[in-house]
Amino acid sequence: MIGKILILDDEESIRFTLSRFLRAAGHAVVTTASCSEALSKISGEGFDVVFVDIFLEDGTGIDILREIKARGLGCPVIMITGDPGIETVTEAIHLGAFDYIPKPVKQEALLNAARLALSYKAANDEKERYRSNLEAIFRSVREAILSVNNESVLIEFNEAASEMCGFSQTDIGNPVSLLPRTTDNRFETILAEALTSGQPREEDRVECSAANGVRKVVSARIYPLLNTQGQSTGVVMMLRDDTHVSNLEMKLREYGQFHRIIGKSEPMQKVYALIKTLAGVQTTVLITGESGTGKELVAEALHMAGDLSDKPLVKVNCSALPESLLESELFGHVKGAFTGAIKDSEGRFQKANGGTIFFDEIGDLSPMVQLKLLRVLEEREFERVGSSATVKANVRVIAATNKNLLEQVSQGILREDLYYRLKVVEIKLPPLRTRTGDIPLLVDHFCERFNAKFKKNIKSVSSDVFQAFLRYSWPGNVRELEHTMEHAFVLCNKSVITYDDLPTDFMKLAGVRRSRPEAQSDDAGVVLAALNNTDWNKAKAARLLGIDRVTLYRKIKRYGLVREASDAKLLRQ
Ligand SMILES: Nc1ncnc2c1ncn2[C@@H]1O[C@H](COP(=O)(O)OP(=O)(O)OP(=O)(O)O)[C@@H](O)[C@H]1O
Repeated sequence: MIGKILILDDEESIRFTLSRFLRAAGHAVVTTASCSEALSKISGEGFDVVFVDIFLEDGTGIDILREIKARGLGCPVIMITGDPGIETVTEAIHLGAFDYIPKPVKQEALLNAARLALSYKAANDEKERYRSNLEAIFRSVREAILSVNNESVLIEFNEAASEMCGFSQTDIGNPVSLLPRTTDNRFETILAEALTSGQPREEDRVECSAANGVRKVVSARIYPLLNTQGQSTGVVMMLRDDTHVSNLEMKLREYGQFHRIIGKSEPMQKVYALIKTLAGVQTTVLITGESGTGKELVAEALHMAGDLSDKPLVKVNCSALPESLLESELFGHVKGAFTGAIKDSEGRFQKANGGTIFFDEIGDLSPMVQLKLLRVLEEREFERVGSSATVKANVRVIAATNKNLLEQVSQGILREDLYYRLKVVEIKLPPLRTRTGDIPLLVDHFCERFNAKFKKNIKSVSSDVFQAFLRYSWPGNVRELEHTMEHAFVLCNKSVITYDDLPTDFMKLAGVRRSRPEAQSDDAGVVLAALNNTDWNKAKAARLLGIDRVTLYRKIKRYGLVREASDAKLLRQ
């Protein structure tokens, strides 16, 4: 191994001899007689090894050694001494000299010392490179990284960890459990569990507080640290800041959105709870409710909230397909099964395999298809049209209707056995008129949607339009509100929707005239909306209406307002 070597000695003959020996071995050598020159060369050039005489005319080799260490230079320093007085040598070694060689310097001893110093330097450089690479990675990742030993003592952490958890350098060497910055003791619990089990842990949510006291929600992953014998020496923990995700989730809860369904009223909360319960089970679900109440959205949410969300959701509108086609559309057919069947065809049941099939308007199925569907529900199998081979159906069935199925059973339109099969669990969607508290949210939602669609910047609806919305009975439910808003968006060229923008039909049905002055804020609909919006908290509702609580109680009594119970029920047969 060859290197770049500096020789500092005030005796010219020594400089000459040493450089000759070293150059002969292939090293690049620079010589100097002065301490100050040596220091400027060391700073400017960078040497692999420095040989330095202890006693010099303008200083001592010990001063040079001190300076090299103070500057954090990694080059080994070898002392040359004519008088190997034990104190000086010992001092030099204590200060970090790599070695010393006595005068007269022998060629072999010199080359040996140079070789050892160079290989030490190479190993040290490699280690330093590795450390600085790791440090760069440590610093550059956005995830907070911290490592602790088997006693839960904090060993190291990166900048992101200090921002996220408020750690400072003085925390190093202290047990994590004693650090005041972690405000959720789950942090310590999962750390302790990982240390005991020696197993990695994925994605635990932990709360901690940052240096500025702001609480953060972080997702933690933990991996064991193993030594070369495979024994655990601690763990490394990676933390990702999920505060925004958590805030978003809270916001969604607060604003009452579940998947694509908007609404925070009590009946809708019960619907969400039911969807969550049913999402993980494979049972057939019947969704009932007036037209436009969001049955299709509920079917989507049931699919998306469950384990099958990455599998297909196939929708079938039973009333949109001609009866002659429905059977083959659902179950598929084989080539030649009927005129026009020129090749084998997969039905929607097969397309939905492993996922969900959603039948909208289930009451419109023909008797033949009803029978086949009943078999799928009971035996989980069917035959394609024109084939006798049985196909397995691994599909969850969700059905919806806005008709009274029991009435259809009594009229002989729907098979009774199919009705009971479908109705294992029913989700009843409440009509919009029973949850007027959701109207403000829906109005905001449609404003956002139609602003994007029509590239407008409409803020909301005027207060008299809003009050008309609250009073109206919405026979077409959310769909009708959606269409009314869309119509208004098309016409409106102001920042707020007024009566002039609403469809004439709505105006007639709602019983309002275009030049109508602002409605009084104390009418039954407004009071009811204020109550629903505040979860029937009378103090809050009174504040919202700008009236005192006694007046509010009087109005509740006068209008006969009562809090609606949910229509959503879980009916198990
Ligand atoms: N709670 C809701 N939040 C947001 N949009 C809704 C909601 N309910 C219904 N909608 C919207 O209203 C329209 C009708 O919804 P959907 O088709 O789900 O109703 P439906 O009950 O299945 O109606 P139908 O019985 O007529 O088939 C859709 O555009 C849907 O996006």
